[in-house]
Amino acid sequence: MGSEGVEINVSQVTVIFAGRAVLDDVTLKVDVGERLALLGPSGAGKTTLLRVIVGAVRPDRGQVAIDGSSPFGRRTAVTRLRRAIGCVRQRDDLVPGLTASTNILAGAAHQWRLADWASILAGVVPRRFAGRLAELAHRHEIEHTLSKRVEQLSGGERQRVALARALFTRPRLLLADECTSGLDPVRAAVALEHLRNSGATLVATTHDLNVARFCDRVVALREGRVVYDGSPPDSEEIERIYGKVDPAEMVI
Ligand SMILES: Nc1ncnc2c1ncn2[C@@H]1O[C@H](COP(=O)(O)OP(=O)(O)OP(=O)(O)O)[C@@H](O)[C@H]1O
Repeated sequence: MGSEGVEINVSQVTVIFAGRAVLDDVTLKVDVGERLALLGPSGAGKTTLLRVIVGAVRPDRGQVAIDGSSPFGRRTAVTRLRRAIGCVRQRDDLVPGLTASTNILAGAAHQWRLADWASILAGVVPRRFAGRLAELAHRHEIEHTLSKRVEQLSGGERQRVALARALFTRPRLLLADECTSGLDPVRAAVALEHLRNSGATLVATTHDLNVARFCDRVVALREGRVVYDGSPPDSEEIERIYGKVDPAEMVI
């Protein structure tokens, strides 16, 4: 089942860290339900741009709006906005000591009732969450992990658990930061397919051209600046932007 996406407007955003512009006058509009890849080499500013969108880094100049609301605005509006966002990070931030199922349910922590807390933390799944949990576990092939503590899982399993957590509440905006980096190519493709079909607006950072090509549109960053914005670029275009890329690697 899909959720309706959000519109994102990033306008002339500059972020300065230690005297250096990590994002430099970035303007970007993402349409409702659009699937966008943020492409660029390490250090280009991709994660910083995601952090600006989610309201974790305040730009030194420029504005951001999600469905017209600033992620730096009034607290109630920001809380509502954050609940509509699902994040999958480069290094998963699952909570050690808790099971995979508890970690996935944490994606809906704001829907936990006071009476749920102790039992969920002890590994019990409230009936109203059980259907969604089973659906995601089946889709991401992590049924066998649900009752294990997350530190007992492989990197790829952890990544899929993190993905299920991000999708649990059917977010309207998915921010995925190198979310396929721990996955083998087949599982990476499956994960991308799920992200793509969720109905949410998707912004996925990557330095992998194969991942970028899963998206409708690619915005390429170099040293904090937008250097390309359009349909997934072909090899000639990539060479023009970044120089030669080994076709076997497909990584910038
Ligand atoms: N909190 C911070 N303080 C100072 N510099 C920072 C901070 N966060 C990021 N940077 C710097 O900003 C630049 C952009 O970082 P960012 O993480 O956005 O790049 P990226 O394109 O996501 O790279 P990667 O693909 O390696 O994750 C880097 O040079 C990084 O060292």
